Amino acid sequence: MSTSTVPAPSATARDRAQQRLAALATPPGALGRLGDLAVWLSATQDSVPPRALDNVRLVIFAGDHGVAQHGVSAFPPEITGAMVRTFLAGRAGVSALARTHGVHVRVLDLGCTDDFADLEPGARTDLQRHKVRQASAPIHLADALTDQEYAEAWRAGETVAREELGSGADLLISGDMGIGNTTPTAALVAAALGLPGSAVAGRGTGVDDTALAHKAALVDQALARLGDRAADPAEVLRVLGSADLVATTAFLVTTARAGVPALLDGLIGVACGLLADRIAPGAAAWFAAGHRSPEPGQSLALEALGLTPLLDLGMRLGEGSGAVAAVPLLHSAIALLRDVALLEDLG
Ligand SMILES: Cc1cc2ncn([C@H]3O[C@H](COP(=O)(O)O)[C@@H](O)[C@H]3O)c2cc1C
Ligand SMILES: O=C(O)c1cccnc1
Repeated sequence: MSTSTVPAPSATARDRAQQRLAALATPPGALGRLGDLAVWLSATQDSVPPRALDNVRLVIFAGDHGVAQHGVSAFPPEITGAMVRTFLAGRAGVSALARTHGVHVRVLDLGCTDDFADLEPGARTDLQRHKVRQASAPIHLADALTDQEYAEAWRAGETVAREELGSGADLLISGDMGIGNTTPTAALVAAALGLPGSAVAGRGTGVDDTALAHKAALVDQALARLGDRAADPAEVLRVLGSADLVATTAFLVTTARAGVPALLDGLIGVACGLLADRIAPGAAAWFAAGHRSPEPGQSLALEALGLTPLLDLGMRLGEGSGAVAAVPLLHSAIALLRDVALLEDLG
């Protein structure tokens, strides 16, 4: 695992895009954040105007979380495997959005408890190619992963990113599936930002006030176990994360290093984005935020990353859905900077 700084997107292209934006036949600033988005895409592609995005790819990293057995979710862990089958059938929330917006979807089992024995052998092999273990350890009681599992999950995320880049991806999105995953990701944000459980814990799938207080207390217990290991972001990820969250973080670091932009989703994607930027400083310059989730940890992490989300629809699904829903805005931003006349052409 390399921890060196990630090279920044092109400053020259960014400046030229900014100049082109200012010269368009629109009042200054009239395109609002779509203008900023077009400038960011120009910088990431080193191209003014930016090229069309015609190979947007989503990878859903699935896994179970030991902490889900301890009253932190409104749903049972069995839903994780059932939803993986639903992604494979193209019937999940994100499947509908991805189909509508032409986003390629791939789902991978990094740490599901389910063995998917009912799947046809080829499909099962594809799904489990990068499987590290079944369910992470409950983070308030034990380290989520061993050193070896951490290394394996990191390599899996790197490999998957390279595979997606090799398929010609021009924008990548990470999605999540794993009942209980808003607890470890809240803990990751808390550890990275030095906050208590009560500041980061949210309702996830819809827990009541009692379960919310219990969730915050388990995050505090996990943070106490972590102790001064909080100073090392890779250790934070190993102790508080899971195979799917480590792989997601490695995926985001690898795509940033390759100079390909990524669109972050809700709490899970943004928590992994924050860890990615801690492990590989500068990675965040390659990220944009698709949407704001009601999870408090997501907003705190976005602020720390200096990212303003594109959409704010109250979505709290995960799966990459908020990022996929924002993809049309990227197409709009590109079309504007590319196709609008210049003021000087008006005559
Ligand atoms: C049917 C269903 C589909 C989902 N798709 C994503 N999630 C999302 O909700 C879960 C996180 O919330 P918590 O931490 O409260 O369990 C994760 O599985 C996440 O992917 C779902 C959850 C459910 C129930
Ligand atoms: O913020 C998210 O992505 C989220 C919120 C609730 C449940 N699952 C994911």
